[in-house]
Amino acid sequence: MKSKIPVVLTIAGSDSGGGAGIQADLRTFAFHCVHGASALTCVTAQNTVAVNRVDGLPPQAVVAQLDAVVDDLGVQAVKTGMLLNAEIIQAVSDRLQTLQLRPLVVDPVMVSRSGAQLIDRQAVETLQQALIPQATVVTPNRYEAQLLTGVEINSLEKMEEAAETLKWQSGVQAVLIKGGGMTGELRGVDVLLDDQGMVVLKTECIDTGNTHGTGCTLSAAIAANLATGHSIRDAVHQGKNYVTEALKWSLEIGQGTGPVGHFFPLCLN
Ligand SMILES: Nc1ncnc2c1ncn2[C@@H]1O[C@H](COP(=O)(O)OP(=O)(O)OP(=O)(O)O)[C@@H](O)[C@H]1O
Ligand SMILES: Cc1ncc(CO)c(N)n1
Repeated sequence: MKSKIPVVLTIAGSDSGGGAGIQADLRTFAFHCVHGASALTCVTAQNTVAVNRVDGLPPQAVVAQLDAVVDDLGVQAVKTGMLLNAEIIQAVSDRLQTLQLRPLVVDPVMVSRSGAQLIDRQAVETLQQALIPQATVVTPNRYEAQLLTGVEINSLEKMEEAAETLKWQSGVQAVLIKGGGMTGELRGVDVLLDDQGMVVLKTECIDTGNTHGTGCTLSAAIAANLATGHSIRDAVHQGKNYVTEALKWSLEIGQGTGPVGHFFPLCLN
């Protein structure tokens, strides 16, 4: 039997521990019954405790992977994750612009949920100027939204202000500010601003320390939902519900922050 399913491309880094990055994206795509293709930007030596080393690929190698996938398979949606440096960000942005690959979900991986900056100033500027304006949805976490807008985010109102600022300053179609790094009642509360206005996304807050890969998983799920024809609002709502379920079934592996469980209904024992 032949089957025709959408192809979704992730442009992101490898996480040797398997919890985030390309590995989380491909599992999320598989769960959503779309075919996952990948363009690797860097290789991290990482586990649930730390990132010990990062080796970037030449920008041309990243673009060559993208071209190979687009030329043959065709692509119904794209997501970007860890792009590492200004050169890779510029090369990927130029290619996406030329090919007009849409819908495009940009997870601006810049600051970890604990607040540590992962890429340098020039890379942040390139993301702002070249990539984010092309996005269908951009999905910063609390600290990334702060860095991109200058708004100090410590309340729901500030999340909304940052979403407005980012949408109008970049021209991006929709902004999703993620609240996994918020505290108290706002932990796990996200804010979406699209062309229809602002909406607060609230699911139950899951009491777990195993949250590695939530951001990658959410943006990959949104891209998969867009590829299968959902509206932006629906794709984000369903993506948020998926992450919540995956958090409920997160995995007790490793000594640190374990990963979410992408195939929760299949792995009960
Ligand atoms: N404890 C929790 N309960 C419910 N939802 C959560 C929880 N922690 C994170 N989330 C949700 O997970 C999604 C990812 O948000 P988060 O702020 O963790 O992103 P991130 O910092 O980019 O993730 P990552 O740790 O992968 O870098 C959001 O929808 C957020 O609300
Ligand atoms: C490769 C990679 N991408 C993204 C993240 C953010 O979770 C990570 N820890 N590692």
